[in-house]
Amino acid sequence: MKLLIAQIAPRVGDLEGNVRLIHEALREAEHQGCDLAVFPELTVTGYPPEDLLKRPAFMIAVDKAVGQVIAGTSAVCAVFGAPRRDGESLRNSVLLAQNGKLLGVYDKQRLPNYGVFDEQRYFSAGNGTNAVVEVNGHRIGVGICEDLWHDDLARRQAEMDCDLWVNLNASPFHTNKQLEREALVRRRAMQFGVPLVYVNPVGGQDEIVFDGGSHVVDGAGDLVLRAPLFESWVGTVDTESEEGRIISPLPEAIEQVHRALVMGVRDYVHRNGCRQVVIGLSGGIDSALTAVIAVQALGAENVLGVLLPSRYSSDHSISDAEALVANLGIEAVTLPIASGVSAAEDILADTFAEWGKSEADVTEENIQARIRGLLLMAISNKTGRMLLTTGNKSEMAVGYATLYGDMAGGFAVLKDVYKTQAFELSRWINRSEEVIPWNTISKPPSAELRPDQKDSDSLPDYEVLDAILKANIEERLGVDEIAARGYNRAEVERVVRMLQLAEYKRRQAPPGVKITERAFGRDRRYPITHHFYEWEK
Ligand SMILES: Nc1ncnc2c1ncn2[C@@H]1O[C@H](COP(=O)(O)OP(=O)(O)OC[C@H]2O[C@@H]([n+]3cccc(C(=O)O)c3)[C@H](O)[C@@H]2O)[C@@H](O)[C@H]1O
Ligand SMILES: Nc1ncnc2c1ncn2[C@@H]1O[C@H](COP(=O)(O)OP(=O)(O)OP(=O)(O)O)[C@@H](O)[C@H]1O
Ligand SMILES: NC(=O)CC[C@H](N)C(=O)O
Repeated sequence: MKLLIAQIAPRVGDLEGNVRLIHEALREAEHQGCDLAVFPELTVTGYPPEDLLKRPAFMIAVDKAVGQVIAGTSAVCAVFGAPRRDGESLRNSVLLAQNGKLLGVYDKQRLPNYGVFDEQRYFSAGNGTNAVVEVNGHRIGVGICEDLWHDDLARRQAEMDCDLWVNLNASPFHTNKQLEREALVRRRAMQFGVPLVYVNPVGGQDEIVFDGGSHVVDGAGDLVLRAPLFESWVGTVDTESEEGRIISPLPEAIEQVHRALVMGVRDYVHRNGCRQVVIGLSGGIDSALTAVIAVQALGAENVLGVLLPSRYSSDHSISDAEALVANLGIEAVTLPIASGVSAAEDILADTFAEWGKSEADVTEENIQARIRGLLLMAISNKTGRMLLTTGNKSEMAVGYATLYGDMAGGFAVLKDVYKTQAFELSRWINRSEEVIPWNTISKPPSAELRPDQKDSDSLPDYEVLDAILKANIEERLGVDEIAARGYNRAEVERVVRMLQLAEYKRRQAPPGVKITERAFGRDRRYPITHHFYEWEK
């Protein structure tokens, strides 16, 4: 059997565009003489359409788009995904259509409702009927993404008499997720004893990135095809012949993260109607790394750097930012902020004096961060450039960022990248030539909001901070369990306390690219207001 694998990039809600992508792939499948063309989950709407599914007008438009796909089919059987109204219920379905007619419909049985997924908010589960559809005399078994991950379901699927299984997916990226997918698909293919075709989309959608990596495994569990990761790809595989098979390389973990960040930024900016961005450049590692990713995602001509020196800025912060600007070939402007900071302080001076609160504290530090935020947003408004924020996961975890200051902006590129990983990424980016000035990477991190300030004055070393954070966030370990790993108990308590108390800041933070198994956002939903403390009161 000859199949077309359509690793395409559907856009959520762009029904017309998605139908066009399907038709283009179907034409290619006809040209290649394929029996089947297999698409990703919810091809017609993109994934996840969220509460658009609750709008009657959206579902009317979906039905129309599905009709157009079916009407446009010829001898090639299109195997595509769409939401489907079924009486009072809504189903997450796969439709099989050939020669303008519907051959079969399968409804997803296992609706994921953890992590970033919310499918039980929208869909009712199918009961497994119509899981096998006959196409050109071949029996095709059909599954949808999460269906594949459940052993009990797989045992039933294995009993069905099929020649081939296809699984349509919308499986969001986290680091090395492809290894998990391929191990699973190999196991299932051997269980089913027939080739298994796994098709995943590409593209960034708000905080998630689809990394593609569609693949085919034969009934013996051997990988016979792997499409490239992080790019649209439409190609064929013949289950009876080895001709034209490709096994694209699997990038190492750090490269996967880099490519996910680049794709996440590009698609977020472009799909929200912008082409250009602005970034405050401090000479530090986070703004440098953010700028490099922005340049790789959008092109140097679309990135503006703004240097905003204050009275506490060190000489190297300016020279390191200038070196970065030169290395990247981006446009940059310098706007000293001292007069703006003084103006804000002057306005407040008499009132603070009346209250006996003239002594400078974090208030004045934050005024600097906020004047920067104000100026960067003014540039954003005047030029239509989206402001990228630079805070990393370690800082967002402990609240080491100023509301309406350095948190101001539209998209937080490093929101799911721990500080230690920001260093690793920066060194990897510099592996063959200096892109990020080496001084930026080697100097101790500092917010430079008061004289001689260093991050290590208020935070544990990033190695220790990140290890504690990962244990609490990713592994959900408590204070005692983390301390038992050999960390100072008081330090663990302090970090866990900061993490819990900063929930209010994270809820006001811009979205950013998910690269870990538990990103801040939909993956990790804690109340802001609560009274369960994991530290000594
Ligand atoms: N639960 C809650 N819900 C809503 N609002 C809440 C709140 N709890 C406090 N607040 C409010 O939040 C305010 C405090 O937040 P905020 O104004 O942001 O200020 P705050 O967290 O006090 O200070 C910012 C911290 O971030 C550090 N920083 C700033 C800038 C850059 C960097 C860096 O290197 O990246 C680090 C800075 O050194 C300082 O430690 C309080 O005044 C209070 O009104
Ligand atoms: N002098 C500056 N000029 C321009 N932007 C600045 C300046 N100082 C801070 N910013 C902006 O505010 C962000 C937070 O800066 P800060 O230096 O306080 O923290 P950081 O987390 O160490 O970031 P970085 O590693 O980029 O310095 C910076 O990444 C940058 O976007
Ligand atoms: N859309 C889905 O059903 C995705 C769930 C699945 N476990 C994954 O690969 O992420």
